[in-house]
Amino acid sequence: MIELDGLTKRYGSKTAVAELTFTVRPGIVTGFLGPNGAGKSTTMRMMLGLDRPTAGRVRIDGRRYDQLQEPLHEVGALLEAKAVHPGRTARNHLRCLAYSNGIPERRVGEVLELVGLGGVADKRPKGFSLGMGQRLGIASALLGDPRILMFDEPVNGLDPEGIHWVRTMMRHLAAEGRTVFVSSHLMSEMALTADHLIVIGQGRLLADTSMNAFIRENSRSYVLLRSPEPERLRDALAAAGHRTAPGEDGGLEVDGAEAAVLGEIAAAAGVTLHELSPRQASLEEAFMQLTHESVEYHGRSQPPDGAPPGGQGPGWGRGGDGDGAGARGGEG
Ligand SMILES: Nc1ncnc2c1ncn2[C@@H]1O[C@H](COP(=O)(O)OP(=O)(O)OP(=O)(O)O)[C@@H](O)[C@H]1O
Repeated sequence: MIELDGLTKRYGSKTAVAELTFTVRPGIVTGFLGPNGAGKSTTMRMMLGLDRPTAGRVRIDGRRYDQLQEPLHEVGALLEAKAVHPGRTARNHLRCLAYSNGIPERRVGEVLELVGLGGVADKRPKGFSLGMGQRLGIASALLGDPRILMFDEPVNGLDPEGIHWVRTMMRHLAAEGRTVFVSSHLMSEMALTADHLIVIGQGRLLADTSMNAFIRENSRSYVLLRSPEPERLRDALAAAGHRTAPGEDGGLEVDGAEAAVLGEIAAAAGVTLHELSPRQASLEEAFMQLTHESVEYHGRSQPPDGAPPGGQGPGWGRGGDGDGAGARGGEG
């Protein structure tokens, strides 16, 4: 279990992490979500004793990281930009880590097989693909067979097969009863991996909730209608008390009504429908809605109060991760 209590980090006048209090429990995957620059990496670095909090504290099974007797046996972590000695083979890299942490050498072979790097164990990581590098990082985290695992953006830049592998690995580790804490800026990815969500924006806690509750509370249901006579349709719906909003490709969206009811209103008014479909707003949209106010400022025409107009603040996209969230969020 990991417990944060009022955890705060300030860099000069900039507050990167503000009074975060939450608990990460064993046996489930806890997703740590926030737009770029929200403070996820800073929080994780403080959890691992790599950064000193300005205020507040982190306890790992009741102790500070620096009080852990055998840290690698208790907490395994994959942070971004993992340093690997370029001249050492994957096996030797892990051997050095094992040796300096009192881990038996046979464990090196085990974790190499576990992450699927058995076949390239005697190659140097500088020739590794991004996915192979991530696997090596995960192998390092697993070396001490720790009960607690933290992964910072583990699927960043991976191909679909790599993403699937990481996701399966996280779920497997949690099913073994471990505490698994994984950061991401992609809601769509977390929806498939996490049981519980911690959402932050500008360093502040925005949500601490189960994945199911988040989906229930944040996703918007609506009905999309399309007609060759949109004005008549809008009037008929308005007469029946339903407000419409412009939808995709000239369609109309109606919130809070059954598709069947809307279809009957159209039929009674003699309006032809080309489409009548119940829709669910994507989780990415729900996530963006939740964090919208917290993104420092947006690259769109209406910045929140006090923000410089038209600024390109810390947005969503890292680019190239292929899920489209970046493009939607970054360009508004
Ligand atoms: N060493 C530092 N000095 C000054 N500001 C920093 C430092 N490290 C982080 N920050 C700032 O703190 C904020 C949080 O950064 P952090 O890297 O923790 O966010 P993040 O959620 O991990 O974002 P990303 O997904 O882009 O990595 C950012 O505004 C960042 O610019």
